[in-house]
Amino acid sequence: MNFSTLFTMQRELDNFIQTNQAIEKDVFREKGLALVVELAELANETRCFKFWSTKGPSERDVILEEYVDSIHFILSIGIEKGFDVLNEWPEGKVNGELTEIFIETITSIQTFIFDPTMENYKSIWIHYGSIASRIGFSYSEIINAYIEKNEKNYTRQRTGY
Ligand SMILES: O=c1ccn([C@H]2C[C@H](O)[C@@H](COP(=O)(O)OP(=O)(O)OP(=O)(O)O)O2)c(=O)[nH]1
Repeated sequence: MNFSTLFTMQRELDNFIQTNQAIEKDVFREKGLALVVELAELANETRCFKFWSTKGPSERDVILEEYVDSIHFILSIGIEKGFDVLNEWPEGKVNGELTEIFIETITSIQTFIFDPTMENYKSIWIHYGSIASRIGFSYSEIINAYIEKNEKNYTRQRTGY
C-alpha cells in the first residue's frame, strides 16, 4: 500500500467519527493533544526511560498498537491543515537514544500545533520514522497494524465504547 492511501483511509475514518459523534467544531487542538498523549503512552510501553526498573518493554504488538494510534492522529492533524498531499513518508535522521528522540518528538508536535506549516508537519513524520527504526518496526509492519487498528476504530464507534 502506498503512503497516500493512509490519508484516504484516515479521512474516511475521521468523517465517520465526526458524523457519528455529531462534531461540528474545529477539533485540531484536541487531536494535537491526543497525539501528545499517544506519544506518552508509546514511551510508557517501551519503558525506555525507566532507569529505576528492571522490567523490560511490553510485548511488541502492544508497542506497535500504541505506535499506530499515533499514526492515526498524525494523519488526522495533517488532514485538518490540508497537508494530506504527501506521497512518501518524509525521511530524515534524528540522533540520540530513544528517550532523547521521544523528547524531541514532543517538541515537534507542539511546534506544529502552534505553527502548522508543511515543514513542521514533515518534522513529526521524521521523528516518528526515527522512533520506528530505533524500535525496529518496518514500514509494512506499521501499515498492517494501522489497517487493523483503523478497522477496530470503526467497530468501537459502532458499538459505542
Ligand atoms: O478523529 C479521530 C479520533 C480518534 N481516532 C482514532 C485514533 C486512535 O487509533 C483511536 C483513539 O485511541 P485509543 O484507541 O487509545 O482510544 P481511547 O479512547 O484513548 O481508548 P481507551 O479508552 O481504551 O484508552 O481513535 C481517529 O482516527 N480519528
